[in-house]
This record gives sequence, structure tokens and C-alpha cells, in this order.
Amino acid sequence: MEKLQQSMYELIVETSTNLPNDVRRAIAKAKAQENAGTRAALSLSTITENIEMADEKVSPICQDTGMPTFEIKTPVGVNQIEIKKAIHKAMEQATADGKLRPNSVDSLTGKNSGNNLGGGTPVIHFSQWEEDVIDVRLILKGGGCENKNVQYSLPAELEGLGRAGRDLDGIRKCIMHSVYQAQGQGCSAGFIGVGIGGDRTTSYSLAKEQLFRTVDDVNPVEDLKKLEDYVMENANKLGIGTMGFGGEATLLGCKIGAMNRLPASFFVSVAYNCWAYRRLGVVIDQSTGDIKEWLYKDGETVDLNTASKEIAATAEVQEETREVVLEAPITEEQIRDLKVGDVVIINGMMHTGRDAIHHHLMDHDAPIDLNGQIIYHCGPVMLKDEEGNWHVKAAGPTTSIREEPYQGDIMKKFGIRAVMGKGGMGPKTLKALEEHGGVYLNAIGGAAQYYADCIKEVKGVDLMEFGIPEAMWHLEVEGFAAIVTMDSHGNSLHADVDKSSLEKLAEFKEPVFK
Ligand SMILES: O=C(O)C[C@H](O)C(=O)O
Ligand code: SF4
Repeated sequence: MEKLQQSMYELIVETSTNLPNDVRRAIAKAKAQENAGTRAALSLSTITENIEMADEKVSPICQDTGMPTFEIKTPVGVNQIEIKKAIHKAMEQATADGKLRPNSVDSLTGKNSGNNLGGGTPVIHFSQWEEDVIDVRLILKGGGCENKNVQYSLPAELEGLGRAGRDLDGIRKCIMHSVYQAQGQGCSAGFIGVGIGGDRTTSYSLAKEQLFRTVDDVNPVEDLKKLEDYVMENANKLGIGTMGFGGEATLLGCKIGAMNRLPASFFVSVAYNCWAYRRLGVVIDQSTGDIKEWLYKDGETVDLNTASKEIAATAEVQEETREVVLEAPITEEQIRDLKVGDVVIINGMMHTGRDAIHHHLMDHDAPIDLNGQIIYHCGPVMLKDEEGNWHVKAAGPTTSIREEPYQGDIMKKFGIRAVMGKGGMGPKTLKALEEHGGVYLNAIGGAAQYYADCIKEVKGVDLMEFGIPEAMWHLEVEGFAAIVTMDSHGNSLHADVDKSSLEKLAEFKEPVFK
């Protein structure tokens, strides 16, 4: 199997950079249905542009290239150790080439292994089958959507929906609730895999397995088909929308599986996948290791730009929406002038800072003067050239809510005026924005190529000891667009969408499946 390592490399690169056709179709459909000219329509246009850029440049669709999860079927007698070794080598190569972000972090020391290998990374599951070829499927599922996975133990009391019992209707309520609780934080519009039954572990595994099904397949189990259809019809009525900005498209796919359970347990597990649903597969010749066939690529090319009426309307909305250009250092007066809904175009410097940096800044000085500056919640994919200069390969926002315990204090301590990320922040930060004169900017989650293109130069880096994604990168940008979703006057689009979607969720309280 001398070609196996190369085949695995191709699978990894293709999965990171090229979305499968069923996913593209779901996104194109959502885009066509979105109300023209809204923030959601604008976000979907950015997303589709990003998908095409990633494809053309053979660069990661999203900077978080996720937890690589391989599901492999081998004919009896094939050496699985050899396959594992080939995958490990291919992972290292793809990381060195900037197709994967180094994403494997020691949970105790915080050290990034740098090559995507380490305890539990990558995930490789083997099973045997009686075919004479090897079937390898890969999902790259990002951490932000992984954090929105949820497991219910029935019976349960659910916010907005009341009692969920141990029956089909109780399961229905759990699934509706899972979509509500994700809000925009897992980069909606998303896809969910649901596992019913099992124990806590197998229930989650079953949920994840559902993500290997194609978006448009039909569930052979009548009750589950009914449930999938119901969820697809109704979850979109919650109005959470793309990025949680409100809108028509909240959920793009729902796949449900069931297995037996113990008499005492009744789990419903939901695996939430962002729109950047990176899943591909290959059929491998067991003697040469060559790729015989690609899976999830059904040949027909999907036009992501079918929604011409919406694109025309985008031009209109840009006239109505206030656009403000910001360049650091920013004054308090400039910030107080911004309102939720304004589009901000950033030129000049911004500095990345995510989990490790926020924790660090609580009781250390900043490596540079942050007064009036912009902090970007981002862990980019970076590559160093032979002259030692860094280049940005992918750089979309990360989920901001993780910085909620620190953000307000850090803004005040260092005089930071704007923080940018995705998914919004909570009441503590909102209060600090009001007191201090700060603003929260929402960039489009997953649009890592779109934003990488706005970064003109890497001016430097500090705190590299935290690893590439967690270091503080000093970036010079041009035309970097984001939306004000929390302002210094106590307004939060995220709080508004959460409240209205909870009210809508409560409309699904009455039993449907008796
Ligand atoms: O780690 C990242 O860059 C992003 C993460 O997947 C997230 O959605 O928060
Ligand atoms: S940033 Fe968004 S699109 Fe990227 S992996 Fe995280 S949840 Fe997915």
C-alpha cells in the first residue's frame, strides 16, 4: 500500500478545503430562501464567497480545522496499524503545509503538539467488512460547534417546552431545544446528528455517526423520518438565523438514529455541526493504497450564487446600513457613536487574543500598548516562509462567549475599545461596554479565507509559548468588515434574538406525536 499516505493526505486536504456537494446544495438553498437584504443574507453571501475562495486557493474553509475523525472499514486481513501510521504521517504533512491548524493541545500543560498528533488526536475508528476495498471517511468538526453538542436524559424539564417524557414527543422537544440552545454560537445555520438511546458514550457516538449520512438521504425508519421532517420544518421557525443574526435559515440538516437503551436510561444526544460541515471519503485499493473513488462528491457542480435577487438587494441594504470606518487607536467618542446594526470597516492594526491570552492578561501586563486598540478573538492558521516571515493562511473569528469571565475587566484594564469575534457575549461584557465605552463586533464565523484576504501584513507576534492559535498576532488589515451587535448603550442583538427565539420555542410546547 505504498500510495496510502498520499491518498490520506489528499483526503485530509480535500476535506479541509472543499465542501461536499450535499452541503453546498443545502447552503445554496438557504441562501435563495433568505429574505433579501437582511444581515442573514449578507452573512450567507460572505459564507458562499468564502467557500469558493477556499476551493480556489486550496486553503482551509475555516481556520479551526477541527477534531479529525476517521471512520474506516477494512477487508478482513488488512493491516490496520499500517493505515494508522499512514494517517499520522499525512496529518503531519497537511499541518506543515498549512492545510490543517495545529489543533492538538495537552489538557494539563496547555502545550500544543504542533503537528496535530497526541493523545486522542486524531480519532480513528476501525471496523471490518466483507468487501475487498478500504472505505475511509473523514469529518473535520470544529471546536465551536462541538461545544454546542448537548445530551438530554429523559424525563427532563426543558426551558420554554416544559416536561419532555420518554417518548417520541419528548425526543422532539429535546431536538427543538438543542437548536435553540446553540443560538448562533456554533456558526449557524447548522446541521445536527441525533442519537437516541445507548449509554452516555454510545449515544453521543451514534449522534456523530449520523453526520456521516448525506443531508438529502431519507431515513428508512418511518418514525425517525417523521421526526426529521418535523424538525426541518419547525426549527427554522425559531428565527435564530445565520450567525444568530435572526433570519429564515437556522438549521440545514437533521439526521436521527436510534439504538437500544438500558431500562433506567433514556439519552438523547445531539451533535451540532456548523455550516462548515467538512466531510468527505475515499474508497481505497487494498493492494496499492490508491484512491479508486471519492465519496460524497456526486459529480454535479453546485452553483452557490443562484440567489441573484438577494445579491441585488444586498446592494440596496448597503445603502441603508450605516457603514463606519475605524482605525486604531479609537477614541471613546467614536465608540459611543456606534449602534447595533452598524457595519464597521476596519483598516490598520488589530491584535488577536483568545482563551490563553485573556486568562494571561488578567494578571500580567500586555506585550504591547492596547489603549484604543481592537482585539480579535481569532486563532489563525499561520505559515512561516524561508525568510522567517509569517503568512496568514486562514483567520476567521472564534466563539467569544468563552472570554465572558475576563473580557470586561481586560477592556477596562488596558483601555481596549473594540473586541471582535462571533456569537456575541453576555451581560457582564455588555455592562462593561456601557461603563467603559466599548463595542462588540461580530465577524462571520468560519469565513476564514474571506478575512485572511483582508490581512495585509503580519507585523509581529507575542506570547508564542501558547502555540500558534493562542498567540497574540499583530495584524495590519484593510477593509475588514464586521457588524456591531453589542454597543455602548446597553443594546445586544444576541440578547434580543435569544429572547425572541425562546418565545418562539415555547410555541412548540403542545404534544405533536402522541
Ligand atoms: O477555534 C477556532 O478558531 C474557532 C472555533 O471552532 C469556534 O467556533 O469557536
Ligand atoms: S469557527 Fe464556526 S465554522 Fe469554524 S469550526 Fe468553529 S463553529 Fe465551525
